[in-house]
Amino acid sequence: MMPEIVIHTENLTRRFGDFVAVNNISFDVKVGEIFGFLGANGAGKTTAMKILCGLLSPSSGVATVAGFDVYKENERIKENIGYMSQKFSLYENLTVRENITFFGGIYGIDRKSLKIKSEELIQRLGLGPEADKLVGSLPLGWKQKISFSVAILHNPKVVFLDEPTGGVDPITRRQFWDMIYEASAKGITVFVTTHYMDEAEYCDRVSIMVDGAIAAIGKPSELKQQFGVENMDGVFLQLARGAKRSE
Ligand SMILES: Nc1ncnc2c1ncn2[C@@H]1O[C@H](COP(=O)(O)OP(=O)(O)OP(=O)(O)O)[C@@H](O)[C@H]1O
Repeated sequence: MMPEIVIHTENLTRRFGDFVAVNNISFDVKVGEIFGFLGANGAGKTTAMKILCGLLSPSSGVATVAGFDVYKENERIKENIGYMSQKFSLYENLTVRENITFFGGIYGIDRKSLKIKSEELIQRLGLGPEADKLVGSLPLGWKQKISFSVAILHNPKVVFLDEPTGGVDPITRRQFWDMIYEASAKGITVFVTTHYMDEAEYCDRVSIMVDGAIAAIGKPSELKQQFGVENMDGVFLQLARGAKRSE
């Protein structure tokens, strides 16, 4: 049986005036896959991700997420995804419990299940003693773990993570990735952008965008072999060196 495709794009393009931010990208992501979406600043990752989240229309090409068309069914897409970004995260001036309740409500979880899920999550993360503390008082690594857990509380088909672990050390990143693996094992597809090459190594597959196009795509092991280098840093540097856009 063919593995089920959760994200499908074909010649997906987005222009801003004459400028082509996303240029003819085509790829598929399978159920439960951890897909790394890499590229230098300005490569077009955020633009592509906005399209896949149903927030921005493409100029041309095809894209479906969880079986829904980004042109016509973007509201259905929003119901089936989770989203986490380092930049828009939890409310610092609400407690852990209040944040979980707030975001769970936004994702449409009913009040009764939300109460149960919220307590389960607090226990699972070992946050009992911190549950009624303000999020602002917690270390960054904890905020990221809570933020991720909240983004998948409604059991979405896909979770989009935009540089989820910025600013924390490799050990804390590794712990975060253990949570990603758990989500993926439950069948949640993970679409993640990162600038950290240790994280690129943790992905099942990665694509690397250069100047709006996908310059390489494959398993980390395949890409390292293809470029004749020891690590993903080497792959990334070879491709990024040729980039015209930079910021
Ligand atoms: N609304 C817009 N109007 C005009 N140009 C835009 C718009 N949004 C993005 N761009 C341009 O498209 C290009 C790609 O931007 P995008 O934010 O997608 O890159 P990125 O790979 O996500 O980079 P970063 O990692 O810095 O966020 C950039 O040159 C940017 O200036």
